[in-house]
Amino acid sequence: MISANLQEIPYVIDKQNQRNMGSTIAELIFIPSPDIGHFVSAVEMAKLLVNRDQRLSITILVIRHPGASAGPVVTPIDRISFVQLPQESPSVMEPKSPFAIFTKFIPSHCKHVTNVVADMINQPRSVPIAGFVIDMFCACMIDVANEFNIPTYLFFTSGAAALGFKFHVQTLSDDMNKDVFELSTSDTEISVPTYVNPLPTKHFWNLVRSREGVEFVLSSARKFRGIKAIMVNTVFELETYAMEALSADKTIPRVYPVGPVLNLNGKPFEDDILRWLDNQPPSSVVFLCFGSMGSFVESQVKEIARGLEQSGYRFLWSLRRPPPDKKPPVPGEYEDPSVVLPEGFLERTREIGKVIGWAPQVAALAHDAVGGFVSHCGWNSVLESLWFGVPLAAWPMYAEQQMNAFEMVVDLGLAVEIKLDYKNNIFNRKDTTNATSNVTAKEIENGIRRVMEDKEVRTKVKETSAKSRSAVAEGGSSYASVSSLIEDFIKNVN
Ligand SMILES: O=c1ccn([C@@H]2O[C@H](COP(=O)(O)OP(=O)(O)O[C@H]3O[C@H](CO)[C@@H](O)[C@H](O)[C@H]3O)[C@@H](O)[C@H]2O)c(=O)[nH]1
Repeated sequence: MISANLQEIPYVIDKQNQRNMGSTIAELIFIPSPDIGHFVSAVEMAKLLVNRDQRLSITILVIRHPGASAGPVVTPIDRISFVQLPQESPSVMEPKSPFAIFTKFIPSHCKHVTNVVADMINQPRSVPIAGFVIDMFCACMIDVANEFNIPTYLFFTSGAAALGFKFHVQTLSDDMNKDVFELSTSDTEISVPTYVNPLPTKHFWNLVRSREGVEFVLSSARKFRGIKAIMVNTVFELETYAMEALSADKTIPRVYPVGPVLNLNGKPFEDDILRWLDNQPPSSVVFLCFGSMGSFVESQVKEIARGLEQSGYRFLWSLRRPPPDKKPPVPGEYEDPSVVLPEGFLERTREIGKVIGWAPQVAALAHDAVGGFVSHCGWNSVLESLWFGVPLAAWPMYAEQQMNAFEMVVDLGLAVEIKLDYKNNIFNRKDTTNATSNVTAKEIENGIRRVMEDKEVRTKVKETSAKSRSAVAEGGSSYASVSSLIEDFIKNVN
């Protein structure tokens, strides 16, 4: 099995920092957060920019994840260099809180960013810095950019609707005097400008389900209102409603939809998985995969297995081992998955199913045999699924995934539901549905049948796939948006 975790992000730090600078006239400093779903997306965005315009070069500042034993592995890319920031000790996160990585660990890197940028500026023949491009969890870096009079851009790795939620939460608190924490723990629904339908509070981003998390969201959103612009990994034609709501609010910086920004190369495909998929009929396999951090307790694993067997569908299942208690929430691989599966499951399903560890997700979604995708609705997974025209069955777990699932199922009709309000919060066990409220085999079976059989959703997803591809092609909406964004960068140094 291919194993993948945070220290194996597929890039290599360019130690020599050697780059062909060519005719570069503007440098961008990217600061992604150290999570694969954010980091990979930011690197792909950086590649997109330098490939589109010879005048740009980019330095990506790498914050090593506190749970990683080594830095990410990255391959050098022309006009992009990677600078690994000195590693801060995870002890800066004491006393332990689920949000300490955002509120303590990432901010503890600000001083290193200041040093690197000061060094860059002092180099003879240095290229003028046109902007900081920061991740949603790196709002603290805006102060560093301001010290150097450098404009800040946010690269938002989730969708436009979720971005609007963050701003709306701040409006509720600051302008309407609402207690967002109380709201998030009440059982009601509210109208959020970037969602077509009222959003049930039980689907709120898990960040706002604690007072500390609410404070973090509020302070980030306040800072984001004052930055130069926001790049969102979305397609205007996919999230038209949300994009229009964002542009209608003049207190929000200009928003550039630049997606889908995807890493379509991924890791090499394992031969036996490919061979197995090659031998399955077109659109016959349901693929199950729950992102970089997704794993389930044993009782839930057994329900999934029963649901799969009852559905009778062929399946490719990425099954990962939950992390031990008190360890960073990074799942591992089972030596022998049969220890958590119902007795005889692997033998009974040998002809129709395959249980794997870390999945070659992009290659699986690209394969003809895959006809449906049971997903946690991490935004990259949503965009990848839509790119390949594979309908989703939404089974969100934590972060903003319940909101993504709600948008896909209820607002856009691009997915079916497995369970929209399921919670399995790896960062905060208190915010987790307990074992007695596992999603049942019957619910899973029903979701699988719907995702494999619902013709209406399938047709809409195929149309969205075509729209995603046109958006990034020359003349498309995202292509045009990236052109304007580049002009915006260049103006900063002219
Ligand atoms: O077995 C696996 C699991 C994941 N992936 C890839 O890893 C990425 C996972 O990204 P995503 O689907 O966005 O999930 P997370 O890793 O959970 O992403 C985090 O970051 C996202 C972007 O901000 C948020 O939407 C999520 O809620 C948050 O958990 C995707 O490109 C997948 O193709 C694999 O290739 N194989």
